[in-house]
Amino acid sequence: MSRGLQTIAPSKVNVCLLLGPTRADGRHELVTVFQALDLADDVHLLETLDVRDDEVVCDPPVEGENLALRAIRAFRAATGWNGPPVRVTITKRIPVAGGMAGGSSDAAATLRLLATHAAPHLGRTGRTVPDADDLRAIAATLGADVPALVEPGRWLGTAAGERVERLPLLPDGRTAYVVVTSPTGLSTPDVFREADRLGLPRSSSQLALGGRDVRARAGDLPRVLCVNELEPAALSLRPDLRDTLAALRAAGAEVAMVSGSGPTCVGLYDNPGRARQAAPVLAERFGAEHVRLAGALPREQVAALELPRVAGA
Ligand SMILES: C[C@@](CO)(OP(=O)(O)O)[C@H](O)COP(=O)(O)OP(=O)(O)OC[C@H]1O[C@@H](n2ccc(N)nc2=O)[C@H](O)[C@@H]1O
Ligand SMILES: Nc1ncnc2c1ncn2[C@@H]1O[C@H](COP(=O)(O)OP(=O)(O)O)[C@@H](O)[C@H]1O
Repeated sequence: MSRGLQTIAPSKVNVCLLLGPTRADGRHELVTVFQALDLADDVHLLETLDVRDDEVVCDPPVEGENLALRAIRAFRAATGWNGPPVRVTITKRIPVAGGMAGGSSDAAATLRLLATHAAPHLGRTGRTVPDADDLRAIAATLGADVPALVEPGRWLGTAAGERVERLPLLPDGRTAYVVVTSPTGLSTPDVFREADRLGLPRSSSQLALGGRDVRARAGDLPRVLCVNELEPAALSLRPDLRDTLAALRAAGAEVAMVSGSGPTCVGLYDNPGRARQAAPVLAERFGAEHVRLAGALPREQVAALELPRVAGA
């Protein structure tokens, strides 16, 4: 009997996020650098005959339909795979609705597992086995953050974040991250709406200008380019996050920023020893359950999550 397949679903931080105008589909253009962190959910996939339909079991459960279930449906529709139902089990460690793309990463991990699981059946029935680019195209239908997490690492995102280019990884241990989560979430659409209300988005030409600078230096982004242009909107909806950012800076972070649409805040530390000292200080203030020490996803794990390259591609 099959024991199934498993993988990790790493979280991300946007170490830079430039905000542009709204597109016709209602989403904003962005230029962003996604950095995968070693703070990750576990995802397991098992073919099962106990149930009639695909199912996702999430511990703890999340509100609404799980994005991983939408990923299974999208995979079946895009590839024509019609194998028996699967059960995906997710053990959550990434804060929910925290701007760390937990749901997006679970969906991307599900696509990775399905590609491996369905490959023999797809091959036998003369269908194309999806490669990483095919999975990213499916991922883009699920959300702006999903394509960058199909092969987690360091990626430049443009368009609404869904057009991605791989960036060179930084040496392991270069930056330590202290992540401070919040007891209550913040809705992504609300933050983008607030950004519009505040008149934050750049024009297309200003975005292109900023984008050129980020692209040229994205491999090893200097600290001055570690900005999140959604941050004023998140702070407007959640003024208390100013205290979190100030506490991270006071605890020695070189950069303190809201992660994506928030409310999670992250401190970037060039000195991992200082980050280790900062974490317990911050835990005293915000509660141990809200403070995590993380690092960039190490090279070895980035490589382990890469999908096999198709020969000749
Ligand atoms: C802000 C970012 C930064 O990486 O992530 P989070 O911080 O939420 O994790 C992303 O752009 C979030 O991407 P994701 O969470 O996948 O958003 P989606 O499901 O695609 O979109 C949810 C809603 O957010 C708004 N949205 C999202 C992305 C974008 N570039 N512009 C937008 O205006 C739209 O209102 C959209 O309907
Ligand atoms: N696998 C999942 N993990 C977390 N949230 C999920 C998942 N599937 C669907 N969701 C829904 O998506 C919302 C945003 O989720 P999440 O990805 O954690 O945050 P963010 O978009 O801020 O990074 C959650 O509030 C939840 O209702």
